[in-house]
Amino acid sequence: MSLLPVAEAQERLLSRAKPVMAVETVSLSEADGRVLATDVAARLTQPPFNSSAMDGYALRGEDALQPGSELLLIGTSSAGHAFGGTVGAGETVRIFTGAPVPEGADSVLLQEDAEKTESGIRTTYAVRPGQHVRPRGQDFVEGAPVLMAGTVVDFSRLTVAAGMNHATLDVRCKPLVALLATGDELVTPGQQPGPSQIIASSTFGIAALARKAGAEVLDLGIVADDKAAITTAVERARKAKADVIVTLGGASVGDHDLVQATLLDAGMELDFWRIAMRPGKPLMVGSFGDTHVLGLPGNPVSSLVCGLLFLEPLIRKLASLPPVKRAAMAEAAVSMKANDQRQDYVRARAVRSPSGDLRVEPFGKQDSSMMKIFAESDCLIIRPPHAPELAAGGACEVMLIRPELLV
Ligand SMILES: Nc1nc2c(c(=O)[nH]1)N[C@H]1C(S)=C(S)[C@@H](COP(=O)(O)OP(=O)(O)OC[C@H]3O[C@@H](n4cnc5c(N)ncnc54)[C@H](O)[C@@H]3O)O[C@H]1N2
Ligand code: MOO
Repeated sequence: MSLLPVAEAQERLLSRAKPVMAVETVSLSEADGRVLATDVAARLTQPPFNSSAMDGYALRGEDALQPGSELLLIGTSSAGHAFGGTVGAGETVRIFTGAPVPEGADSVLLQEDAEKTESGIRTTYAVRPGQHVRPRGQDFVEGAPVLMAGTVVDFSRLTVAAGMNHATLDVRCKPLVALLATGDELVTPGQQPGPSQIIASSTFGIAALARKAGAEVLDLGIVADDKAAITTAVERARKAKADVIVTLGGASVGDHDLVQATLLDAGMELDFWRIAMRPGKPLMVGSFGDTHVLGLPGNPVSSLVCGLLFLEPLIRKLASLPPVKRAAMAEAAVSMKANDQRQDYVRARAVRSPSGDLRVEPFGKQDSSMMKIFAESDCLIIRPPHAPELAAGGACEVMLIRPELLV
């Protein structure tokens, strides 16, 4: 079987992905990062009354066009306690920020621009009629749609949603990703591994990546290299209506690599298997109807690189979220040898120079089992198939592992 180019594999996977349309109602405290399922209209008008933007004196602007105007103080309006009367000619009301501007008044004089007199105040500054008054409905008006369906809720959108008097929001359900790690050798972290056992580590990285991308994760734990055990786990995933089933390990060609054969027996339709990439060659993609299946290779770095290239974009599309921008151009700190037919994702450190250029330096060892080097890496240098030797200082494309730290 020939190896599929990475871009074609990504395109084939994503072209089949349909956004999850189911809706759930969540409280505001759970809504950050979620995608609105419906337009959200204001349930009230804000501000609900003409309100003062400053601490000072409410008055008729025409009464104080010139400094030195004398006004009679007739009452107070503070936030939560309106003045019930009307401000007449030559009168003023003490007012505080956020308080309703009383009937009759149309302007607010800053308290710094007033001197107290026996009966009220004398202005020390010319008033511009209408100044420091926030008109009713300046922010939003009851019934008007303010946030549109498809908007990703964040801190500012949460604030306006709360301000519009919504205690809950209707959002798209998160795609459900069921995760199972296969391998007789695997034990969970915290256990004492036997002589031929290792810790199932990549489960945690893939689960974190999936959650950060916007998915709910159903961790089905460790499954033995056994067809019946794998079948049972996959049945659990399908019963839970997983949108994506992710298997870890057992994707290659060894006698114990049973994942693909087991899934095919269970009715999976195979889309493709084996990609022209390093690491991650044995990646398998298939489906049970609308349920996507991603068979990730067992080597931790291979599974995480495949997670960044395939799982994250798939989840983002299913969740109606924009793709994460990881692509950047950089300068290679050292020369890199010519590449073979597999697109290489080379673990590297990246440093942003004061002028803004990104300088990347590959690690000497690139074994796909080495978690520590991957954890120390800031980016993957992308070496396209058959790329010629790259001289030190040459331009290369990179994929940022933590784009938010290298902006
Ligand atoms: N004859 C060939 N052998 C291999 C090929 C090939 O084309 N021909 N491909 C190699 C490549 S590339 C990779 S990558 C690996 C991936 O193989 P599998 O997906 O079958 O992975 P396993 O054999 O199950 O495991 C590989 C390695 O990773 C460890 N592992 C497995 N699961 C986990 C986990 N959840 N957390 C941490 N580590 C895990 C496992 O113990 C093995 O050491 O195949 C090559 N072989
Ligand atoms: O491609 Mo495997 O993923 O080299 O380690």
